[in-house]
Amino acid sequence: MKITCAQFDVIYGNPEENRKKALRWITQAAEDGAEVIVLPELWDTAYDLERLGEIADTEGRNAISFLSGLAKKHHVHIVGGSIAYEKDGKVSNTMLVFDRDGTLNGQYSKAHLIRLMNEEKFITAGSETAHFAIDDVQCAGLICYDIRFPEWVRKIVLEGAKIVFVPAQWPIQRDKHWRTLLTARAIENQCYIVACNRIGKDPANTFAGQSLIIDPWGEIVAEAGSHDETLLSADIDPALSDEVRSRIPIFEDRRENLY
Ligand SMILES: O=C(O)CCC(=O)C(=O)O
Repeated sequence: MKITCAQFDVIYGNPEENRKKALRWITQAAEDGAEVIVLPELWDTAYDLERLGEIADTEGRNAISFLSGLAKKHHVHIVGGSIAYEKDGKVSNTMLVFDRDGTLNGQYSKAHLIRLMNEEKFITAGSETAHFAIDDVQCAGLICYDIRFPEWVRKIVLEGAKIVFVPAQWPIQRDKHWRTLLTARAIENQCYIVACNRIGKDPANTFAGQSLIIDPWGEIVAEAGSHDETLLSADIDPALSDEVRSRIPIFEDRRENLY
């Protein structure tokens, strides 16, 4: 399964221009043979939180028609990073996932909002895990700050996820945390982690890039730099998760009664 992360700079508060950027990267990735294409967190609005009332996507209609059309056109799965999704006056930070025929087959709203970036003042948290299948492999989504909550990641893995997608807008000043937490989540859950970060700056932060694809043994199989827009790809074998789980059977050795 060839997975490609589109690591790009996101223009602050400009969904229309960002759709043009996403179009270029998705088209390029599809032409290069990607089967699954992953976008960064809030790739439509960036962290322009104060203007979300104006620029958030009502019921995700713009993103749905845009991403669904591209998934169908190129016959690829799209894990649509996340968008600012408005419904009934509330905005969530929401991942939309599309099948090769353009069907919306997964939706996840970020459960842990980052106080450090005032996210909880403007965004409503989700409370549900979300699973979707990619060619019969069970997958799940997390968004950025969610990776600091190992209980939440363990829950989605216990529910069956073997590939966990993590779109992000992770700042450079905590890039060590980014790499360490993602690697730990892969090792402790014996799953693939596919993490797509943005590069560039907004008025408050410079972002780390360093998108990563990590296998269930904790090996980094592909990594991007911090400064360039790029497509980061790896061919992954979802069966490796079962192999690692049978070699070190942590799910059989867990002592659930203790914790
Ligand atoms: O946890 C962090 O240090 C960064 C998280 C973040 O940037 C986000 O959730 O958007």
